[in-house]
Amino acid sequence: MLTVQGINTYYGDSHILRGVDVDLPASTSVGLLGRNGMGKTTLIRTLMGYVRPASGQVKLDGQDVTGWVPEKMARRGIGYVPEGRGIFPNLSVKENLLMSARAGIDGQRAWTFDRVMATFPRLTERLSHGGQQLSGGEQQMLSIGRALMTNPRLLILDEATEGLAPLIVAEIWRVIADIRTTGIATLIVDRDWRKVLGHTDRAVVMEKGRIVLASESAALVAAPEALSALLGV
Ligand SMILES: Nc1ncnc2c1ncn2[C@@H]1O[C@H](COP(=O)(O)OP(=O)(O)OP(=O)(O)O)[C@@H](O)[C@H]1O
Repeated sequence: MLTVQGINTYYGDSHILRGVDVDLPASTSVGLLGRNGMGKTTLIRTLMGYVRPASGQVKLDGQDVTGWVPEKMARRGIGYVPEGRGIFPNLSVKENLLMSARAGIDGQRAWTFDRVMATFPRLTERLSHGGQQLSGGEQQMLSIGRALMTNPRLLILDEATEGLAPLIVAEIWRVIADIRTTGIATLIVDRDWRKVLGHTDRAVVMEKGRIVLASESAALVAAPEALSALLGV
């Protein structure tokens, strides 16, 4: 579905991504691992179109979409939950959700307002609250809920559990597991590499802007030594 080929991305003179290839097939969960500053968020920002690569291609269903603006990627079914959340603080929970509602690219509306409510019961008690009145965990749920309302075929989650209380973190992983069973592909960045491996089919590891390890997640669980060395854990 979405592939990245030979991507080189710079911030000014800093060469951040160095020839990155990644394949994100339909209905497949991929974990993106690596220590801080290795380029994970830059890779996501490049494939979403927030940053234009100096060279290489982003392809969606075989079509070259390099340089497409993020809104266009979203319309083609790529849902993105950015690090730091990205909700509208001045709109209510309900408004945040309803303004994102859209059919998927094949016209399906599997994720409705009611289904998001059923997935995140906590949000039902907060419907008229403004985004800025929510706890960090509620904001994260709203952010994921907004992405689901677009009926994406790929959901990108960048540090979705960062800074949240353990109970909320557990709830978010439960929702990620649910989403996976519905056939939505996921790309997951999270510091808890064990959880990432437990919730993905494949994992890729970045070091200094390169993919240095790519494997089935189960194989990395069974033999984590190479991964531990790269992550410094
Ligand atoms: N807007 C920017 N301008 C300049 N350099 C940047 C910018 N954003 C990130 N960088 C640098 O690019 C490199 C890769 O950062 P990136 O955020 O992609 O890493 P990451 O693997 O997602 O790490 P983290 O978990 O810390 O977010 C880092 O060295 C970072 O300092």
